[in-house]
Amino acid sequence: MRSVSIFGATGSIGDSAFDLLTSSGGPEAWRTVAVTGGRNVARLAQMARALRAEVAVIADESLLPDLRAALAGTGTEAAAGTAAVAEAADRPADWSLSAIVGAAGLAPGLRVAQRGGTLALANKESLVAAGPLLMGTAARTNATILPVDSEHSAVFQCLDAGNLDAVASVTLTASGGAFRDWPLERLAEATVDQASSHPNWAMGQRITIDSASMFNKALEVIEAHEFFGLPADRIAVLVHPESIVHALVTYVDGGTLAHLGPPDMRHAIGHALHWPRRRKLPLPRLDLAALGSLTFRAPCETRWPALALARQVIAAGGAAGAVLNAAKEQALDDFIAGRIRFTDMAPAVAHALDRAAGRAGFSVSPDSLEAVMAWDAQARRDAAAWSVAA
Ligand SMILES: NC(=O)C1=CN([C@@H]2O[C@H](COP(=O)(O)OP(=O)(O)OC[C@H]3O[C@@H](n4cnc5c(N)ncnc54)[C@H](OP(=O)(O)O)[C@@H]3O)[C@@H](O)[C@H]2O)C=CC1
Ligand SMILES: CC(=O)[C@@H](O)[C@H](O)COP(=O)(O)O
Ligand SMILES: [Mn+2]
Repeated sequence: MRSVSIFGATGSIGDSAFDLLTSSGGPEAWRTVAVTGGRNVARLAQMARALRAEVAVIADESLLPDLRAALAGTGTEAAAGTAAVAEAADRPADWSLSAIVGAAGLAPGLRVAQRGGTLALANKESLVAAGPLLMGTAARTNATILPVDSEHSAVFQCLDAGNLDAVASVTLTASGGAFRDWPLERLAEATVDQASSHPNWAMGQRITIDSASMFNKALEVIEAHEFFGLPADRIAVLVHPESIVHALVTYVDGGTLAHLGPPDMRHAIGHALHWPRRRKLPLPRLDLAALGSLTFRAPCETRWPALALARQVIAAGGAAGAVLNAAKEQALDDFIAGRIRFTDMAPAVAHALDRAAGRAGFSVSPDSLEAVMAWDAQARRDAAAWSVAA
């Protein structure tokens, strides 16, 4: 029986993973080692019960009594705190899903890589903030990292194994998010509610707003650079409003392979869960005749300044990814809290990058979790200061 752990089990990706596990035998077919959540005790306990998890960890320490009460009599151990989340990653599991949102996902993912495990990576922020550290650790320990982000899973599925040299470029598609067709002059008035509605995907609020600002695609360009080792000029972005084609790989001979599927993350998670085999998954199938047509257009960098920031970060290297990721998280917090406008997020991030570029050590890639988090903390302060001044 294969063993699994889910970090960020109570979120949208966690829900999809839970659905895949329960619909393919549940605890009779899978041994669940750890499930973790941030604050949602009720959902975490429900999942732990259904999967008969060995341990359930809630990141918010103050919720430990509630979790203990919810798990009483189940045999599942309860733990709490960010250190406990990371420690749960040390417990051997055949497959670990990294689905915490934000930089908080880096610590457990890194611990899985340090013990040479298999890490199914939805948490793109890990690669943006600490790509060389995470990939370097995995190379040293022989850990396997499998992409779960839909575009990167799509590229992975289009690649001939070991034939990366023959790849001319990869293209990540972007839905364009909630404001794809809004007049540019209205963007400054966009509300949090409006930004929190994705045209095609059901996802957590933060990534949904990042899709509207195109920061999600900016993170994904950096993620592709770190994961596949491709230079920025071989990673393209293409707006595709229907979210049916998830990525394309163009080879040096001019042939292009595309990956298509309904916008349902259970496909990418299921692919990583069963890799290197392919298993029948109980998912909706594509009906291209019913869809009729698929459309594409070039992204407008005026509407989506985040895309240029991603290229700036790849060119800078060093700590730039950690800075962009953290500044973006702070700017998003500030937008959600009503402290800045939707269109202020990119300038806040650009400001944090400018400040960081003047600091000693910026060109050096952080080589430890502590070093990443030091850049992260400073970038949050810089972005917050910009917001206060704005
Ligand atoms: N949703 C999607 O379809 C896709 C998501 N991704 C990526 O997957 C990751 C998860 O996204 P999504 O599922 O949408 O996000 P959600 O907001 O739905 O879920 C986030 C998860 O992280 C937990 N969490 C939040 N903060 C912390 C913290 N500080 N410490 C520990 N756990 C925490 C939440 O716990 P709780 O809710 O209990 O507070 C929840 O389990 C992100 O990195 C995202 O970019 C990538 C591709 C597609
Ligand atoms: C499902 C997934 O992978 C998301 O990252 C998705 O790509 C978001 O859609 P956008 O294309 O709007 O960013
Ligand atoms: Mn994606």
